[in-house]
Amino acid sequence: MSGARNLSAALRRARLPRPRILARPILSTSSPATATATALRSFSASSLRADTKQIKYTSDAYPNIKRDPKFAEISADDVKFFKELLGSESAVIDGVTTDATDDLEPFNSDWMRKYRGHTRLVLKPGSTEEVSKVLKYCNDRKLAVVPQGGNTGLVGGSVPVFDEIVVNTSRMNKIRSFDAASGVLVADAGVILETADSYLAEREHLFPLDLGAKGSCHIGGNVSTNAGGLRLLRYGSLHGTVLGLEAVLPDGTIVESLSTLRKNNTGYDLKQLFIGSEGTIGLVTAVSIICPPRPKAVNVAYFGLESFEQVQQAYLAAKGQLSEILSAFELMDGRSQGLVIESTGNKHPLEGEYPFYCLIETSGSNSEHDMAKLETFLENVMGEGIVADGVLAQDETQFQALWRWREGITEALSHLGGTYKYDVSIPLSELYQLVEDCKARLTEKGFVGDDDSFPVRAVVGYGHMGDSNLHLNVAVRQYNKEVEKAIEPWVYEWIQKRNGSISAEHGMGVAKKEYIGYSQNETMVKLMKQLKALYDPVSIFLSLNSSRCDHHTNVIFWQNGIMNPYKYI
Ligand SMILES: O=C(O)CC[C@@H](O)C(=O)O
Ligand SMILES: [Zn+2]
Repeated sequence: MSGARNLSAALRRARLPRPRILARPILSTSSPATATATALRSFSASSLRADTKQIKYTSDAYPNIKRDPKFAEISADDVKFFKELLGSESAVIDGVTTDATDDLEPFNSDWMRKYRGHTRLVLKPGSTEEVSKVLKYCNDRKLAVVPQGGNTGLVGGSVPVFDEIVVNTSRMNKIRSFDAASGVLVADAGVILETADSYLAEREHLFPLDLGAKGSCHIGGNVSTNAGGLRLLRYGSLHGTVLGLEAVLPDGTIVESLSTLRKNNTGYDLKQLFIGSEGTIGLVTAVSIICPPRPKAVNVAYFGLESFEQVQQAYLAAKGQLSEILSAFELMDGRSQGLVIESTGNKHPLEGEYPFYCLIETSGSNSEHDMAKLETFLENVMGEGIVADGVLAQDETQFQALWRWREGITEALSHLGGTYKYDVSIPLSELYQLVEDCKARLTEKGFVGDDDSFPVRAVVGYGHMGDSNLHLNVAVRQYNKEVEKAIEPWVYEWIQKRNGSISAEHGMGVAKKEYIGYSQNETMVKLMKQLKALYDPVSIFLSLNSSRCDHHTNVIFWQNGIMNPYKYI
């Protein structure tokens, strides 16, 4: 097969299987050169929430998670203070919400309907100074706080677990400045990722982060959780692209470090501590971030493979042949794509069925040139028997459609009931072995089977191949403690044995914070605790080192988009 490389292009084309170029829709006038992939790229958190609006919670419908006695209870005086601080009576709805269970529900529960607190107070400060006054007051009064952005997190990190005050950043949503020469954007924490990217698109730049929840998530939340997303492979981690930030410490101190410089070696780089610390040491109120020029040409290919070994070979080939234009290399297993078919009813782009699929995106400056490179790459890997079948998008519509096969998985899974999510980093060669081993374990324990009597509905693997980041998802009819016990801590031990990380890009949240020892040694955890104590001595934010609740008892039942609070386990 490798001899194929020596054949002339014409001969090679005649002999080898060819990737299918998707037919151009007759009415389409757009060109791949202008594909920017924005409008359809967000999972519909709001629509899922709308389904659950009808559900009324009663205080006895949930286990009563105890507030740590060191925290005070919110008093009428506290509410009065916040109302006076954040606005007149007419502005109160935006500034402070004090009752109306329905209004508070989206702030109390997470996107997965897995974690839920019962706050009665959501504060939406409109400026950094207001955040400072709110936090100082809470710290003095010993009122626990949960910083919250778009609340699209998947580890229960942005919702209360008892009745902590939610400090939400949605009213801090201004773009402060953009400098085209340096490419530096300075924006409030509450700017929605997609809004920031659209603003930059008008200025021929790109936000260096893209992820499925871009239509709802806030850039402050992205930075706080060090979100990775779909193009980290190309644009790098936020630890590299964030040049500065502004944050507020629990005592109200404003940490003003909004540098726009690429080079700044003046002592400790303290902003890095806030990136990925999930709001445990301070609340990020603004960020400055370096944004690359928007690529003039974006192309995408989607293909099927027979084995994970071939996925690795295809990845190596893509790195070699597409190197500088490769902007995403995503992996999806067969089951994940079956679920997208079930949930959308869409026709799959390939004729055959394969155990693995990959999506490759290129971002360059010349669409025809990039397309030719992508086509040649596909011809090569198909010729070498690495890839079984593949397609290339011909316009924006097809570009979006192919991406939906990757981005639709999270939502497709959510329709099955509950999902146990494991967002992990594993050495590439063993990436998919975790899914196989997990499936085998759950089958052996009698949790997986052919009919509805089995609790597990799907064990699925997908993720960011180019970042060695796997998303192992176990979908269950309803959250089930026995299934959870079969997976955890086994899954974390499995990862530890391979020197992987138990959290690649979603963070620790409530879901994983007790398991940090599987990825960080004692010294590191000790240092983290010392830093936590220094920045947040009262510990008004989620603590890294003490359990705020037994989250297993805070689990609720959610099926077919409807949450049933009476069936929690
Ligand atoms: O739902 C998940 O497990 C992953 C979500 C997100 O990180 C993705 O890559 O699509
Ligand atoms: Zn991901």
